[in-house]
Amino acid sequence: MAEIRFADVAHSYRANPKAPADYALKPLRFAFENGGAYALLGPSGCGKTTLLNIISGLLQPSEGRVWFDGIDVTGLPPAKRNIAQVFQFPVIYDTMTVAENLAFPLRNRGLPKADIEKRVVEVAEMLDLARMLKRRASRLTADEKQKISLGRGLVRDDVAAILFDEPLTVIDPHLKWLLRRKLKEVHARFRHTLVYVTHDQNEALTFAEKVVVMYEGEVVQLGTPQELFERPAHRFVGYFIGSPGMNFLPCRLAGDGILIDGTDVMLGDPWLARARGREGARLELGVRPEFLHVSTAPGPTTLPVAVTRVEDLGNYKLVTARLGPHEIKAKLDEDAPVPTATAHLALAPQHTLLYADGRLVG
Ligand SMILES: Nc1ncnc2c1ncn2[C@@H]1O[C@H](COP(=O)(O)OP(=O)(O)OP(=O)(O)O)[C@@H](O)[C@H]1O
Repeated sequence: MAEIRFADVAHSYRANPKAPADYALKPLRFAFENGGAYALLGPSGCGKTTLLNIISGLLQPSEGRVWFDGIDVTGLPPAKRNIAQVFQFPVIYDTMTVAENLAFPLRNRGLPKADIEKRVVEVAEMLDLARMLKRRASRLTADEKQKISLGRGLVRDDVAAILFDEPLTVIDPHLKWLLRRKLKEVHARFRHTLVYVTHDQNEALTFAEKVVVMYEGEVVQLGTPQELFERPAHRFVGYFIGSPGMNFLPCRLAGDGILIDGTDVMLGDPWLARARGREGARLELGVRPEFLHVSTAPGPTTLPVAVTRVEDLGNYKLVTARLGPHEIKAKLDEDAPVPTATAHLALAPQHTLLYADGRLVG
Protein backbone atom coordinates (compact mmCIF):
# COMPACT_ATOMS: atom_id res chain seq x y z
CA MET A 1 0.00 0.00 0.00
CA ALA A 2 1.18 3.49 -0.69
CA GLU A 3 0.81 7.13 0.17
CA ILE A 4 -0.39 9.01 -2.93
CA ARG A 5 0.72 12.62 -3.06
CA PHE A 6 -0.26 15.35 -5.51
CA ALA A 7 2.21 18.20 -5.93
CA ASP A 8 0.40 21.02 -7.73
CA VAL A 9 -1.34 18.57 -10.06
CA ALA A 10 -3.69 20.31 -12.49
CA HIS A 11 -5.37 19.16 -15.66
CA SER A 12 -6.97 20.80 -18.64
CA TYR A 13 -8.49 18.97 -21.60
CA ARG A 14 -7.81 22.11 -23.70
CA ALA A 15 -4.65 22.67 -25.70
CA ASN A 16 -3.77 26.13 -24.38
CA PRO A 17 -5.46 26.62 -21.03
CA LYS A 18 -5.31 30.16 -19.69
CA ALA A 19 -8.12 30.99 -17.27
CA PRO A 20 -9.01 28.80 -14.22
CA ALA A 21 -12.26 27.89 -16.00
CA ASP A 22 -10.21 26.07 -18.68
CA TYR A 23 -9.10 23.50 -16.09
CA ALA A 24 -11.05 20.34 -15.22
CA LEU A 25 -8.72 20.09 -12.19
CA LYS A 26 -7.31 23.21 -10.57
CA PRO A 27 -3.89 22.86 -8.85
CA LEU A 28 -4.13 20.19 -6.13
CA ARG A 29 -1.74 19.74 -3.25
CA PHE A 30 -2.74 17.00 -0.82
CA ALA A 31 -2.12 13.32 -0.08
CA PHE A 32 -4.05 10.11 0.41
CA GLU A 33 -2.21 8.64 3.39
CA ASN A 34 -0.97 5.08 3.32
CA GLY A 35 -3.71 2.69 4.48
CA GLY A 36 -6.46 5.32 4.66
CA ALA A 37 -10.07 4.83 3.50
CA TYR A 38 -11.05 7.90 1.49
CA ALA A 39 -14.18 8.97 -0.31
CA LEU A 40 -13.90 11.35 -3.23
CA LEU A 41 -17.22 13.18 -3.14
CA GLY A 42 -18.66 15.78 -5.47
CA PRO A 43 -21.35 16.48 -8.05
CA SER A 44 -21.23 15.33 -11.64
CA GLY A 45 -18.50 17.08 -13.63
CA CYS A 46 -16.43 18.25 -10.64
CA GLY A 47 -13.35 16.28 -11.75
CA LYS A 48 -13.52 13.00 -9.78
CA THR A 49 -12.92 10.70 -12.75
CA THR A 50 -10.17 12.99 -14.05
CA LEU A 51 -8.38 12.69 -10.70
CA LEU A 52 -8.88 8.91 -10.58
CA ASN A 53 -7.47 8.55 -14.09
CA ILE A 54 -4.43 10.61 -13.08
CA ILE A 55 -3.83 8.23 -10.15
CA SER A 56 -4.17 5.11 -12.28
CA GLY A 57 -1.99 6.57 -15.07
CA LEU A 58 -4.70 6.55 -17.75
CA LEU A 59 -4.27 10.33 -17.93
CA GLN A 60 -1.09 12.43 -17.75
CA PRO A 61 -1.76 15.65 -15.82
CA SER A 62 -1.02 18.85 -17.74
CA GLU A 63 0.82 20.19 -14.69
CA GLY A 64 2.42 18.93 -11.46
CA ARG A 65 3.76 15.62 -10.20
CA VAL A 66 2.18 12.50 -8.66
CA TRP A 67 4.17 10.62 -6.02
CA PHE A 68 3.58 7.09 -4.68
CA ASP A 69 5.53 6.61 -1.43
CA GLY A 70 8.03 9.29 -2.39
CA ILE A 71 8.56 7.93 -5.93
CA ASP A 72 7.59 10.16 -8.84
CA VAL A 73 5.16 8.08 -10.97
CA THR A 74 3.88 10.95 -13.15
CA GLY A 75 5.34 9.47 -16.34
CA LEU A 76 4.56 5.80 -15.57
CA PRO A 77 1.88 3.94 -17.57
CA PRO A 78 -1.02 2.16 -15.74
CA ALA A 79 0.68 -1.25 -15.86
CA LYS A 80 3.62 0.09 -13.83
CA ARG A 81 1.48 1.80 -11.18
CA ASN A 82 0.22 -1.29 -9.40
CA ILE A 83 -3.30 0.02 -8.89
CA ALA A 84 -6.46 -2.10 -8.68
CA GLN A 85 -9.60 -0.49 -10.01
CA VAL A 86 -13.30 -1.35 -9.64
CA PHE A 87 -15.67 0.37 -12.06
CA GLN A 88 -19.40 1.18 -12.04
CA PHE A 89 -20.25 -1.88 -14.10
CA PRO A 90 -18.93 -5.43 -13.64
CA VAL A 91 -15.72 -6.24 -15.47
CA ILE A 92 -15.55 -10.03 -15.34
CA TYR A 93 -15.10 -13.00 -17.66
CA ASP A 94 -18.45 -14.71 -18.26
CA THR A 95 -16.86 -17.94 -19.47
CA MET A 96 -14.88 -18.41 -16.25
CA THR A 97 -16.13 -19.63 -12.88
CA VAL A 98 -16.35 -17.26 -9.92
CA ALA A 99 -13.16 -18.77 -8.48
CA GLU A 100 -11.29 -18.35 -11.76
CA ASN A 101 -12.42 -14.75 -12.01
CA LEU A 102 -11.22 -14.00 -8.49
CA ALA A 103 -7.94 -15.80 -9.13
CA PHE A 104 -7.24 -13.98 -12.40
CA PRO A 105 -5.30 -10.96 -11.04
CA LEU A 106 -3.16 -13.33 -8.92
CA ARG A 107 -2.47 -15.80 -11.75
CA ASN A 108 -1.38 -12.87 -13.90
CA ARG A 109 1.30 -12.13 -11.37
CA GLY A 110 2.43 -15.75 -11.22
CA LEU A 111 1.60 -16.45 -7.58
CA PRO A 112 1.94 -20.08 -6.35
CA LYS A 113 -1.29 -22.10 -6.74
CA ALA A 114 -1.72 -22.73 -3.02
CA ASP A 115 -1.42 -19.03 -2.22
CA ILE A 116 -3.96 -18.20 -4.92
CA GLU A 117 -6.48 -20.70 -3.58
CA LYS A 118 -6.09 -19.48 -0.02
CA ARG A 119 -6.55 -15.86 -1.02
CA VAL A 120 -9.53 -16.59 -3.29
CA VAL A 121 -11.33 -18.43 -0.48
CA GLU A 122 -10.54 -15.62 1.95
CA VAL A 123 -11.96 -12.91 -0.34
CA ALA A 124 -14.96 -15.06 -1.34
CA GLU A 125 -15.83 -15.56 2.33
CA MET A 126 -15.59 -11.84 3.02
CA LEU A 127 -18.01 -11.06 0.21
CA ASP A 128 -20.36 -14.02 0.77
CA LEU A 129 -19.35 -15.61 -2.53
CA ALA A 130 -17.94 -18.81 -1.05
CA ARG A 131 -20.93 -20.99 -1.92
CA MET A 132 -20.83 -20.03 -5.60
CA LEU A 133 -17.12 -20.36 -6.30
CA LYS A 134 -17.63 -23.17 -8.82
CA ARG A 135 -20.48 -21.48 -10.71
CA ARG A 136 -19.96 -20.01 -14.14
CA ALA A 137 -20.08 -16.20 -13.98
CA SER A 138 -22.53 -15.94 -16.91
CA ARG A 139 -25.26 -17.48 -14.70
CA LEU A 140 -25.04 -14.80 -12.02
CA THR A 141 -27.20 -11.74 -11.36
CA ALA A 142 -25.87 -8.18 -11.90
CA ASP A 143 -25.40 -7.80 -8.12
CA GLU A 144 -23.41 -11.00 -7.88
CA LYS A 145 -21.26 -10.05 -10.87
CA GLN A 146 -20.42 -6.71 -9.30
CA LYS A 147 -19.48 -8.49 -6.07
CA ILE A 148 -16.96 -10.48 -8.10
CA SER A 149 -15.58 -7.21 -9.53
CA LEU A 150 -15.17 -5.97 -5.96
CA GLY A 151 -13.47 -9.25 -5.07
CA ARG A 152 -11.09 -8.93 -8.00
CA GLY A 153 -10.18 -5.46 -6.77
CA LEU A 154 -9.54 -6.72 -3.25
CA VAL A 155 -7.79 -9.99 -4.00
CA ARG A 156 -4.25 -8.68 -4.42
CA ASP A 157 -2.54 -7.51 -1.27
CA ASP A 158 0.47 -5.98 -3.06
CA VAL A 159 -1.28 -3.06 -4.77
CA ALA A 160 -0.42 0.59 -4.10
CA ALA A 161 -4.11 1.44 -3.81
CA ILE A 162 -7.59 0.28 -4.78
CA LEU A 163 -9.77 2.76 -6.63
CA PHE A 164 -13.53 2.35 -6.64
CA ASP A 165 -15.43 4.41 -9.21
CA GLU A 166 -19.08 4.48 -8.04
CA PRO A 167 -18.94 0.69 -7.63
CA LEU A 168 -22.40 0.23 -6.13
CA THR A 169 -24.44 2.00 -8.82
CA VAL A 170 -25.90 -1.25 -10.21
CA ILE A 171 -26.42 -2.84 -6.80
CA ASP A 172 -29.82 -3.27 -5.19
CA PRO A 173 -30.33 -0.62 -2.43
CA HIS A 174 -30.47 -3.11 0.44
CA LEU A 175 -27.36 -4.94 -0.71
CA LYS A 176 -25.63 -1.57 -1.21
CA TRP A 177 -25.77 -0.94 2.50
CA LEU A 178 -24.42 -4.42 3.29
CA LEU A 179 -21.58 -4.09 0.80
CA ARG A 180 -20.55 -0.70 2.16
CA ARG A 181 -20.29 -2.26 5.61
CA LYS A 182 -18.37 -5.18 4.12
CA LEU A 183 -15.88 -2.86 2.44
CA LYS A 184 -15.39 -1.11 5.75
CA GLU A 185 -14.67 -4.43 7.47
CA VAL A 186 -12.29 -5.46 4.71
CA HIS A 187 -10.46 -2.16 5.09
CA ALA A 188 -10.18 -2.53 8.86
CA ARG A 189 -8.62 -5.96 8.32
CA PHE A 190 -6.24 -5.31 5.42
CA ARG A 191 -5.63 -1.54 5.61
CA HIS A 192 -5.42 -1.04 1.86
CA THR A 193 -5.26 2.57 0.66
CA LEU A 194 -8.81 2.91 -0.67
CA VAL A 195 -10.23 5.73 -2.75
CA TYR A 196 -13.95 5.49 -3.27
CA VAL A 197 -15.57 7.86 -5.77
CA THR A 198 -19.19 8.80 -5.24
CA HIS A 199 -21.62 11.67 -5.63
CA ASP A 200 -23.74 10.28 -2.76
CA GLN A 201 -23.00 11.82 0.64
CA ASN A 202 -24.42 8.84 2.57
CA GLU A 203 -22.12 6.49 0.75
CA ALA A 204 -19.12 8.75 1.40
CA LEU A 205 -19.87 9.36 5.06
CA THR A 206 -20.57 5.75 5.99
CA PHE A 207 -17.61 4.30 4.14
CA ALA A 208 -14.75 6.73 4.61
CA GLU A 209 -12.45 7.75 7.43
CA LYS A 210 -11.75 10.92 5.48
CA VAL A 211 -13.69 12.59 2.71
CA VAL A 212 -12.21 14.69 -0.09
CA VAL A 213 -14.91 17.06 -1.30
CA MET A 214 -14.50 18.34 -4.85
CA TYR A 215 -16.31 21.24 -6.45
CA GLU A 216 -15.65 22.75 -9.87
CA GLY A 217 -12.27 21.07 -10.24
CA GLU A 218 -11.05 22.00 -6.79
CA VAL A 219 -10.61 20.07 -3.55
CA VAL A 220 -12.57 22.35 -1.25
CA GLN A 221 -12.13 20.24 1.90
CA LEU A 222 -10.37 17.10 3.09
CA GLY A 223 -11.62 16.04 6.49
CA THR A 224 -13.37 13.53 8.68
CA PRO A 225 -17.17 13.29 8.35
CA GLN A 226 -17.41 15.17 11.65
CA GLU A 227 -15.16 18.00 10.44
CA LEU A 228 -17.22 18.35 7.27
CA PHE A 229 -20.36 18.53 9.35
CA GLU A 230 -19.15 20.89 12.07
CA ARG A 231 -16.81 23.19 10.14
CA PRO A 232 -17.46 23.15 6.40
CA ALA A 233 -14.46 24.89 4.84
CA HIS A 234 -16.52 26.00 1.84
CA ARG A 235 -20.19 26.89 1.46
CA PHE A 236 -20.52 24.04 -1.06
CA VAL A 237 -19.61 21.52 1.69
CA GLY A 238 -22.21 23.09 3.99
CA TYR A 239 -24.85 22.87 1.30
CA PHE A 240 -23.92 19.41 -0.10
CA ILE A 241 -23.47 17.57 3.20
CA GLY A 242 -26.34 17.30 5.63
CA SER A 243 -30.05 16.96 5.10
CA PRO A 244 -31.23 19.62 4.82
CA GLY A 245 -27.94 21.43 4.20
CA MET A 246 -26.56 24.45 6.02
CA ASN A 247 -28.59 27.69 6.18
CA PHE A 248 -26.81 30.68 4.63
CA LEU A 249 -27.73 34.25 5.50
CA PRO A 250 -26.13 36.97 3.36
CA CYS A 251 -24.89 39.82 5.54
CA ARG A 252 -22.61 42.86 5.56
CA LEU A 253 -20.51 45.00 7.86
CA ALA A 254 -22.57 47.96 9.04
CA GLY A 255 -20.86 50.27 11.53
CA ASP A 256 -20.14 48.27 14.64
CA GLY A 257 -22.17 45.21 13.74
CA ILE A 258 -23.09 42.69 11.09
CA LEU A 259 -26.39 43.37 9.41
CA ILE A 260 -28.31 40.44 7.89
CA ASP A 261 -29.40 41.52 4.40
CA GLY A 262 -33.04 42.50 3.99
CA THR A 263 -33.61 42.63 7.79
CA ASP A 264 -32.80 44.91 10.69
CA VAL A 265 -31.06 42.11 12.61
CA MET A 266 -27.63 43.24 13.79
CA LEU A 267 -25.10 40.85 15.33
CA GLY A 268 -21.81 41.59 17.09
CA ASP A 269 -18.86 39.40 17.96
CA PRO A 270 -17.52 36.85 17.20
CA TRP A 271 -18.79 37.47 13.64
CA LEU A 272 -17.98 41.17 13.61
CA ALA A 273 -14.29 40.55 14.42
CA ARG A 274 -14.10 37.89 11.69
CA ALA A 275 -15.74 40.14 9.10
CA ARG A 276 -13.46 43.14 9.65
CA GLY A 277 -11.12 43.66 6.73
CA ARG A 278 -13.38 41.68 4.38
CA GLU A 279 -15.50 44.60 3.22
CA GLY A 280 -15.21 43.75 -0.48
CA ALA A 281 -16.17 40.09 -0.06
CA ARG A 282 -19.58 38.43 -0.29
CA LEU A 283 -20.28 37.67 3.37
CA GLU A 284 -22.66 34.99 4.66
CA LEU A 285 -23.44 33.47 8.01
CA GLY A 286 -23.73 29.69 7.85
CA VAL A 287 -25.54 27.61 10.44
CA ARG A 288 -26.66 24.01 10.25
CA PRO A 289 -30.33 23.22 11.02
CA GLU A 290 -29.08 20.90 13.82
CA PHE A 291 -27.40 23.81 15.65
CA LEU A 292 -30.40 26.11 15.87
CA HIS A 293 -32.78 25.97 18.80
CA VAL A 294 -35.79 27.94 19.96
CA SER A 295 -35.15 30.50 22.66
CA THR A 296 -37.89 31.61 25.02
CA ALA A 297 -36.86 35.27 24.79
CA PRO A 298 -35.07 37.56 22.31
CA GLY A 299 -31.37 38.20 22.88
CA PRO A 300 -28.26 39.54 21.14
CA THR A 301 -27.74 36.27 19.23
CA THR A 302 -31.33 35.31 18.40
CA LEU A 303 -33.17 35.70 15.11
CA PRO A 304 -36.83 36.79 15.17
CA VAL A 305 -38.45 34.46 12.65
CA ALA A 306 -41.93 33.70 11.32
CA VAL A 307 -42.57 29.97 11.48
CA THR A 308 -44.19 28.73 8.26
CA ARG A 309 -44.14 24.96 8.76
CA VAL A 310 -43.40 22.31 11.38
CA GLU A 311 -42.99 18.72 10.22
CA ASP A 312 -42.83 15.85 12.67
CA LEU A 313 -40.30 13.47 11.17
CA GLY A 314 -40.21 10.82 13.88
CA ASN A 315 -37.07 11.42 15.89
CA TYR A 316 -36.92 15.15 15.15
CA LYS A 317 -39.07 18.10 14.09
CA LEU A 318 -38.16 20.07 11.01
CA VAL A 319 -39.11 23.73 11.33
CA THR A 320 -39.22 26.02 8.28
CA ALA A 321 -39.20 29.71 9.10
CA ARG A 322 -38.71 33.08 7.42
CA LEU A 323 -36.36 35.86 8.40
CA GLY A 324 -37.13 38.75 6.03
CA PRO A 325 -36.41 37.39 2.53
CA HIS A 326 -34.54 34.32 3.84
CA GLU A 327 -35.82 30.81 4.52
CA ILE A 328 -34.31 29.02 7.51
CA LYS A 329 -34.56 25.34 8.47
CA ALA A 330 -34.12 24.16 12.05
CA LYS A 331 -34.04 20.58 13.32
CA LEU A 332 -35.48 20.36 16.81
CA ASP A 333 -35.54 17.44 19.24
CA GLU A 334 -38.69 15.34 19.02
CA ASP A 335 -39.77 16.44 22.52
CA ALA A 336 -38.99 20.16 22.01
CA PRO A 337 -42.04 22.44 22.28
CA VAL A 338 -43.55 23.24 18.88
CA PRO A 339 -42.82 26.89 18.02
CA THR A 340 -45.84 28.98 17.09
CA ALA A 341 -46.20 31.75 14.50
CA THR A 342 -43.24 33.75 15.71
CA ALA A 343 -40.17 32.44 17.47
CA HIS A 344 -36.63 33.38 18.41
CA LEU A 345 -34.04 31.07 16.93
CA ALA A 346 -30.82 31.11 18.94
CA LEU A 347 -27.45 31.06 17.18
CA ALA A 348 -24.71 29.16 19.01
CA PRO A 349 -21.56 31.29 18.40
CA GLN A 350 -19.26 28.24 18.01
CA HIS A 351 -21.57 26.70 15.40
CA THR A 352 -22.49 29.82 13.43
CA LEU A 353 -19.74 30.35 10.91
CA LEU A 354 -18.79 33.24 8.67
CA TYR A 355 -18.05 32.74 4.97
CA ALA A 356 -16.36 35.27 2.70
CA ASP A 357 -16.75 34.58 -1.02
CA GLY A 358 -17.86 31.05 -0.13
CA ARG A 359 -14.85 30.20 2.08
CA LEU A 360 -14.82 29.77 5.85
CA VAL A 361 -13.29 32.67 7.76
CA GLY A 362 -11.20 31.84 10.85
N1 LIG B 1 -12.10 13.58 -22.40
C1 LIG B 1 -12.55 14.80 -22.09
N2 LIG B 1 -12.44 15.83 -22.94
C2 LIG B 1 -12.89 17.07 -22.62
N3 LIG B 1 -13.46 17.38 -21.44
C3 LIG B 1 -13.60 16.38 -20.54
C4 LIG B 1 -13.16 15.05 -20.81
N4 LIG B 1 -13.44 14.27 -19.73
C5 LIG B 1 -14.02 15.09 -18.83
N5 LIG B 1 -14.12 16.36 -19.31
C6 LIG B 1 -14.66 17.54 -18.59
O1 LIG B 1 -13.90 17.70 -17.41
C7 LIG B 1 -14.73 18.05 -16.30
C8 LIG B 1 -14.57 17.01 -15.19
O2 LIG B 1 -15.09 15.76 -15.65
P1 LIG B 1 -15.01 14.41 -14.79
O3 LIG B 1 -15.54 13.32 -15.65
O4 LIG B 1 -13.64 14.28 -14.24
O5 LIG B 1 -16.04 14.72 -13.62
P2 LIG B 1 -16.76 13.71 -12.60
O6 LIG B 1 -16.79 14.42 -11.29
O7 LIG B 1 -16.09 12.39 -12.65
O8 LIG B 1 -18.22 13.62 -13.19
P3 LIG B 1 -19.20 12.33 -13.25
O9 LIG B 1 -19.61 12.05 -11.83
O10 LIG B 1 -20.33 12.83 -14.10
O11 LIG B 1 -18.41 11.23 -13.89
C9 LIG B 1 -16.15 18.14 -16.84
O12 LIG B 1 -16.40 19.49 -17.16
C10 LIG B 1 -16.10 17.30 -18.12
O13 LIG B 1 -17.03 17.78 -19.07
